Amino acid sequence: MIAVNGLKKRFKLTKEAASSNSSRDPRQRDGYFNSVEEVSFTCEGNEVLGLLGPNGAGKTTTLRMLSTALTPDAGSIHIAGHDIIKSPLAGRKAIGFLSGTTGLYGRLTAKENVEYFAKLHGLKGRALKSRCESLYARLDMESFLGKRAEHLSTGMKQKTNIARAVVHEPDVVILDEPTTGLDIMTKQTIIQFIRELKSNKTPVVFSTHHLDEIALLCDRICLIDQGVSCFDGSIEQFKSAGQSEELNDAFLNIINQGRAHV
Ligand SMILES: Nc1ncnc2c1ncn2[C@@H]1O[C@H](COP(=O)(O)OP(=O)(O)OP(=O)(O)O)[C@@H](O)[C@H]1O
Repeated sequence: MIAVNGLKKRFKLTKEAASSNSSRDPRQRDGYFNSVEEVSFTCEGNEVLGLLGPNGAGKTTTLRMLSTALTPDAGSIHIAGHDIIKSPLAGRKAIGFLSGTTGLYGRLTAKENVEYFAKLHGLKGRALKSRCESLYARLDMESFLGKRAEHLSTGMKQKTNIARAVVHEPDVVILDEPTTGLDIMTKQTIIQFIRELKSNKTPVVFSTHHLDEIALLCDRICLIDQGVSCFDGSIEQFKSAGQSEELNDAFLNIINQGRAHV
């Protein structure tokens, strides 16, 4: 289970950025940019949660805090029984994280990249082989396993990155925009992979701008606007709060309702 409560994260701005009047974002105050002001949500073992929000809302910053890459200024994060702010190392073992900027070693093949990370997580011998082979099959990677990462297409790189992120069979999986820039077939493979994680009772949190993926995959939605989670609940509750059966309309209505109250 994932439970996130009252997260906050701000970044100190350079003098030039702080004194510039160009930002109309109310989160820029007193020399800081308050990227995440108040984010809370939960995701149970058999659930997939979609993290939604306009560009710059604070989704990546939130996911980076969940992955332990960033330390929150306030709030709590509990993942699979670990307080990951107090015990980031234990948390890291429990989390599989795909970031938008995850890099692969260009000179290693796709297979070598995945197996290198498997070894870092302590896998070896038959356990390593069978875990990796299962991932290669599920992510349809066999045709390019021997290619160097620097020569892989965007979709091949993304599949390799996902395999690398989950090779240690994490308790929870966190994916930052996993399908951005991918073709329909690669997207479908990744959607099917997320479904399999769900059927194995692994909670998944992923950020996206694609509401069709939310409709296909998610049990819950957390909608972040200007650093604040203005909705956290089921798809049905989302449609009801947004007064529309169309996810697009519900999205816009919830954002507008939230901004009208500020
Ligand atoms: N290190 C930083 N210093 C200053 N501002 C930052 C820093 N990191 C992020 N921000 C700002 O915080 C806000 C939230 O950024 P974030 O990347 O979390 O948004 P996002 O919801 O993931 O957006 P997108 O959908 O465009 O990927 C943005 O305005 C961004 O410019």
